[in-house]
Amino acid sequence: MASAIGMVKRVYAAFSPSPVPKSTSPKPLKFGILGAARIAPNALIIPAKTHPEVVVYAVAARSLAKAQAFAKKHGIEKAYEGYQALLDDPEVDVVYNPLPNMLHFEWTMKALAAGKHVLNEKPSADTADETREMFEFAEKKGLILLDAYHYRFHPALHRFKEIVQSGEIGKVKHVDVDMILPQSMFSEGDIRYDYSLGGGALMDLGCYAVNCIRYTASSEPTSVIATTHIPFQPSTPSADYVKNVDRRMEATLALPNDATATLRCDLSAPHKLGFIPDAFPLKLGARVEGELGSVEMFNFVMPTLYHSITVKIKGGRKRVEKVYKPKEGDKGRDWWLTYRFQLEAMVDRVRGRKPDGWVDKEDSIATMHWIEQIYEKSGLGSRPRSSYTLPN
Ligand SMILES: NC(=O)C1=CN([C@@H]2O[C@H](COP(=O)(O)OP(=O)(O)OC[C@H]3O[C@@H](n4cnc5c(N)ncnc54)[C@H](OP(=O)(O)O)[C@@H]3O)[C@@H](O)[C@H]2O)C=CC1
Ligand SMILES: O=C1OC[C@@H](O)[C@H](O)[C@H]1O
Repeated sequence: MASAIGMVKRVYAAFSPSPVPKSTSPKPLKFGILGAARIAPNALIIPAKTHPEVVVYAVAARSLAKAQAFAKKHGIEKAYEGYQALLDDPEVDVVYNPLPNMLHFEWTMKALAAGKHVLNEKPSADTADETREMFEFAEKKGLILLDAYHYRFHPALHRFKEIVQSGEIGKVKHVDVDMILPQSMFSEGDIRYDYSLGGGALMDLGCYAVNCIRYTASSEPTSVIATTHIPFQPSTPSADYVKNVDRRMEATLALPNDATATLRCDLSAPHKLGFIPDAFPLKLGARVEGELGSVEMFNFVMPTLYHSITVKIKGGRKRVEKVYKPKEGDKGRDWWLTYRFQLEAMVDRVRGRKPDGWVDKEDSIATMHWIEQIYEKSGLGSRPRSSYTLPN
């Protein structure tokens, strides 16, 4: 009962937080959003309300009317028609890029060229080469670039990894990550099903899984052993329909020291018996099997709402941990969404302070590299790289 009440309180505070006054010195950073994207409220607008050093100042959309409607709804000062207009505004300090995956590269490069720091949505881009280029360009310009693997900033995930690293479950033998969503979450026209926009379950959900496998195992895969996938099948396939978007992807990877990892991601898992969601209860979990036991984290992507970390040691010992509050000395509150932790880290880096966690260049590149390797093995091939090149 107490934990149910705690959950309700946390969820309420997470999505309807009391705004804090903005700092006067230093002046808050002005964020601009490219696209009136659905994720923008949760990923930036709500978290910004409780960050004294952040103001969401501008939004740009392909149509002015859409940008204006979004700005009005969220109390944003400026609305721009076209993304370049926002980048041309000298008052914007940081750009949030939640465009479709295929456009991450082009608009992150343009934002960096305009001298803005960038919080870029996951996955980084369509390819590892593009990811490397973006980070190298950010370095050259002396700007901060962060790919929004928001789950990496939550203390519960840090504890999950700490248990693996402590040796309590012994040497890692296998890592399993599930990112399964029930059918009907996304319409057929969603960007996730559009190959030309960088769609696919592995891109959208599998990027978390690949990232989580590498993070928890503290090692890089050595090869892709096997893959199976189910293509996205539109209800009325066009004459030129190509089965190159994975609705579901499953892949097994080899890890060093004879360990393995399996990821399963699905954008639309069918209901069982026609009405019970296959993804019920949510299949968003990571599990590490070691020589001495196992540790499993339920809901590693949205841990603020609810999560559990279950440790089972061979021979019978079992315990469950929940970690909503950050460690002593680290910043955060139990109701902070992963996005709020992420925003704290982004601002700390921009301000030259040390963040409590980070996802660096090589981490982002390696995640993209293994996504491409899995696509290669599956026969679907990488998503199309952007044709954009920076003008000389
Ligand atoms: N961190 C997280 O938890 C989440 C991250 N994401 C990531 O964020 C990104 C956006 O996802 P989501 O918000 O669900 O997507 P939406 O479809 O809601 O938003 C995408 C935005 O892209 C713009 N856009 C520009 N060109 C196109 C085009 N050709 N077709 C469609 N849209 C276009 C649209 O902007 P305009 O307003 O200008 O028309 C739209 O607002 C993805 O990269 C996704 O992986 C998504 C959900 C959760
Ligand atoms: O966190 C998420 O959950 C739903 C997905 O489709 C989305 O893109 C992802 O980032």
